[in-house]
Amino acid sequence: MSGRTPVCLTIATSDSGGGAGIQADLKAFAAAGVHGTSAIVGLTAQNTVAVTRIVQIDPETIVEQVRAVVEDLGVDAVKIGMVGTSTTIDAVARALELVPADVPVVLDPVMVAESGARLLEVEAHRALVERLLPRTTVVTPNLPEARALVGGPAARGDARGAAGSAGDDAEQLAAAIAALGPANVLITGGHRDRAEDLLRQSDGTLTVLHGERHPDGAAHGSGCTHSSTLAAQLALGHDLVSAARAARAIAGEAVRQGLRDVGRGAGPVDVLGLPELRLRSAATVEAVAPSVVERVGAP
Ligand SMILES: Nc1ncnc2c1ncn2[C@@H]1O[C@H](COP(=O)(O)OP(=O)(O)O)[C@@H](O)[C@H]1O
Ligand SMILES: Cc1ncc(COP(=O)(O)O)c(N)n1
Repeated sequence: MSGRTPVCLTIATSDSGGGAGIQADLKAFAAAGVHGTSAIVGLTAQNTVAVTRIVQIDPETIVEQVRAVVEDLGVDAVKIGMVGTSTTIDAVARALELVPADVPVVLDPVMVAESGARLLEVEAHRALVERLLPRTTVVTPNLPEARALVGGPAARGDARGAAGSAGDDAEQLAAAIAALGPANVLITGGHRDRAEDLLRQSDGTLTVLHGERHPDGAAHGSGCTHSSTLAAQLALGHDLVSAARAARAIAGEAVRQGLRDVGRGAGPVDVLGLPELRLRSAATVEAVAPSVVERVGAP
């Protein structure tokens, strides 16, 4: 890794509740030690129980945000999250042409929120597959999203679906998704019995990423945190298997220490360890306060 601070770009949608989307992505970037930048493609009025409004940003503003970041700060990895509609997907595909071809792109094909709301219009599935998957280094669907990518949204009424059984079809799904164009496929395990992620690399190698399941944690934003951490690890120069292992471990930990006391529904993940941070920042304030007071009081 060079001495320059790595820069990650999230192309995604705002979650007013701060648990998922852009807000989760920037927290995950900060936790990984990279500089986070964003191209906001939409806004949700959302909390831990519901999504009550979704607004898309106009296509030219989406492209301009990416241009502004690429032309000045440079980008070492891109994460794409909730894109919502085919018009937005077209703009994102155009914006990606501004990103150098060797920069890794992690695509989290967000379809349904933890609260159950649909976040990708049904008619946009095809655009996502045709316009974004071919430029994707790693696509990170959960199990229901993996099924929807292959079978189309009509294959399951509920794209979130039930937890997979012990004998779920993750390996076959990963192979079928690979045939749609992404270099690598990582099926995340939050909806599988054992919370194991499955990575299928471009040469067909399969790697299972083990981790404990935390049934009592808080998981709103776990997929966003996972894919942003993966992008950050790639930006830091780690190989794909190490990056995927780190993303599994960090997303799992963010669920374990998730904020069950925030909101009435599925609480937000906590990738920063806020209670611990609060203790440390109190100590820091104590330590720096006298000098700050002196400086303020100096002539
Ligand atoms: N209850 C949990 N315990 C431990 N890890 C989890 C849990 N839920 C999700 N994860 C991890 O968080 C990441 C995102 O998982 P997943 O729930 O599949 O995505 P999404 O939020 O998109 O539905 C994965 O690495 C997954 O293994
Ligand atoms: C803006 C936005 N992006 C992504 C998600 C998915 O996250 P989750 O599945 O954890 O609710 C979300 N709910 N909102």
